[in-house]
Amino acid sequence: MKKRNVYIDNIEDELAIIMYRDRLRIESQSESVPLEESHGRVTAVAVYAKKSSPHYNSAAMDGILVRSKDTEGASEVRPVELKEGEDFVYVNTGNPILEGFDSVIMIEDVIECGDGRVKINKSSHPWQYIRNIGEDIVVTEMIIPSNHEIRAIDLGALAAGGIEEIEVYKKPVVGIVPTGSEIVKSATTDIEGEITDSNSLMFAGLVREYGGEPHRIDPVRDEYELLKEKISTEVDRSDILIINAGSSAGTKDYTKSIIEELGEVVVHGIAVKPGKPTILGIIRNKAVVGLPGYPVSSYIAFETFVKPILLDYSGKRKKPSQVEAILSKRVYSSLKHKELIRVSLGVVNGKLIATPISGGAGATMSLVKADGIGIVPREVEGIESGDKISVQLLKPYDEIEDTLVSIGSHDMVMDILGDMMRVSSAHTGSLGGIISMKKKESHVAPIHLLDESTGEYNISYVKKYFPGGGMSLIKGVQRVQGFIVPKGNPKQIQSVKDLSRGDIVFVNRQRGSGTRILLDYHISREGVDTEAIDGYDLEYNTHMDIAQAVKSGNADVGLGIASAAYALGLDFVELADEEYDFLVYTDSLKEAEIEKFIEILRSEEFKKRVAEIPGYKTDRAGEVVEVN
Ligand SMILES: Nc1nc2c(c(=O)[nH]1)N[C@H]1C(S)=C(S)[C@@H](COP(=O)(O)OP(=O)(O)OC[C@H]3O[C@@H](n4cnc5c(N)ncnc54)[C@H](O)[C@@H]3O)O[C@H]1N2
Ligand code: MOO
Repeated sequence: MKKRNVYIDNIEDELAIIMYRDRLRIESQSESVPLEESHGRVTAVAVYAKKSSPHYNSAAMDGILVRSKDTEGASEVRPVELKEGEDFVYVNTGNPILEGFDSVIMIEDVIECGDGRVKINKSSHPWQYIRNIGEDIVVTEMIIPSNHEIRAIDLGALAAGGIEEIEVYKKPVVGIVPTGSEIVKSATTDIEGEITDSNSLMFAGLVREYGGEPHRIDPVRDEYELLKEKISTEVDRSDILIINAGSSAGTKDYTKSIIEELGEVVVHGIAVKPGKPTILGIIRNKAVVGLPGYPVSSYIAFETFVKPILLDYSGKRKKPSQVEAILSKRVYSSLKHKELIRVSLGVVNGKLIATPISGGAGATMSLVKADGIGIVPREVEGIESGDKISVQLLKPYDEIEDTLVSIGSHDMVMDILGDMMRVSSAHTGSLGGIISMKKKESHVAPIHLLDESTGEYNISYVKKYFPGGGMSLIKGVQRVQGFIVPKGNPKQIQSVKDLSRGDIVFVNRQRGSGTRILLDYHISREGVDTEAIDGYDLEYNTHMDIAQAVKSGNADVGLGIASAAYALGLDFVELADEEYDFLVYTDSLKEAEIEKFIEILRSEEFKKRVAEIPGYKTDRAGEVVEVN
């Protein structure tokens, strides 16, 4: 067979999928399954009733079955007396209507006289309280159309309509071949260089969700012939085959060559990030898709390329809801490709706010946290904060509406709060938080800003940025900042004065960071000359970077939070408490999410959980201070 490989380096995803489907020409097949097993499957043909429901005339109420003409003229003053067995029989709801009778009287309207006689004081009309044959379903009537996903409610009607077997689309078998010598099945491995095959499990879940049958095999080592043999075998057992990783340009990236050798590559290289190196191939008329290895890339590429093909087979419809949101933080992107970003969402003042979630293509947690996927089109170089972005929802909208939007400085307590209520939190630093509050794009802004002239936290900044007033601070936690030193504090560092002693190498935080401002405040208060501090100009960006520098012996000391020191088995000397508070509009304090937030901050559970992290105080958590 002549191979027709189209190698296109940077093709639009929409075009790629059209070309691919066109080449595949999938013809979904159907099978007959017992009704009990059909829930969630999609009908291949319309289903018509095989019997009527009810299939006999039946009583619609508990009472007595009568001949309506016998009751003619009955009234309060002239009740009609009826004899059991001759003029009436007792019936329960659903009982058949006996020959000769034509009306049911509810038991509540029947006056029992004893000795098998009853009185009624209201006439009954023909077919009163009788369900006719076919009242619900008439034989030959269509119960559900073709291409319809069978719901629980449908199952009931189908059973009532006499259906035992149903013709549905076959579930496509989706083979999953994880590749890479470093990839192992074990979830508990702690061996350096081994990576747990987490992607396959995610793929299997997605395959089931979209109506397929996953078939996973153990990870295959990066050996060309071995991989080729596995792929060849698995293609025959599958309708669609996924080969994971080995899609890019590494020396062991064999996927493309193997697909080419066994079949053809239709597309390699798509103008979408993540997911750029996806390979769309065909072997023996089967779809064979090479998905990139990074978890986020593989998820996005699965959704973009495998899902539509899978749905072609299973007949399911799974279109995500698309909404427009306001972006809370600028995103950059290249004109070379469309960019799909993970966002968290929340509604503030009736506006849907999308906040980009940071993390590279390897960050599975960013997907777990995401409420949606934002689309940055190819023709733009990014989207400005405050501009609109299209978002595909990953969660129901009502869940998103209940979310507290918090934009500002990050702290570990945000994770605790995020576990106790729905919080969408973006980390933009304290000043970023203030800006988002000014634009009314967040419910609260966590801030910790030290006023270097007074040593007081937050208040003066709120007054400065909101001269019109109307602002309050919800007290959060006090965070102890101090010196991160090696175990045992060998150089006996106790105060900022020690930093200029001459025998000490210091590491600093970047200018603008809260920790740096705190250090400079103490340095100037103590009158220490920064020129005399060895390492004052050496800047790191995070608390953990500082701790790492001390741990590795590159520095004797740095300023940071206690938990960073303890995380690396280092010691900690307290310097000062920072006030980490939540800025809020005073008139929004009665909003449901904010009331709940305050309640949580005040709760014993919150305080207990914070107490488990070293270096925090929660004495004033949840207290509301009106600023101006
Ligand atoms: N020189 C270039 N390098 C890379 C390019 C490129 O264009 N030129 N593209 C980059 C992009 S974008 C992506 S995405 C990745 C795709 O890599 P591969 O598909 O070749 O995958 P590997 O390199 O084998 O693995 C990457 C990474 O993925 C993780 N992984 C792999 N399999 C699994 C699994 N089953 N479960 C969980 N995680 C898995 C693993 O951490 C690997 O380290 O290539 C870039 N490079
Ligand atoms: O395309 Mo890769 O999938 O950007 O991360």
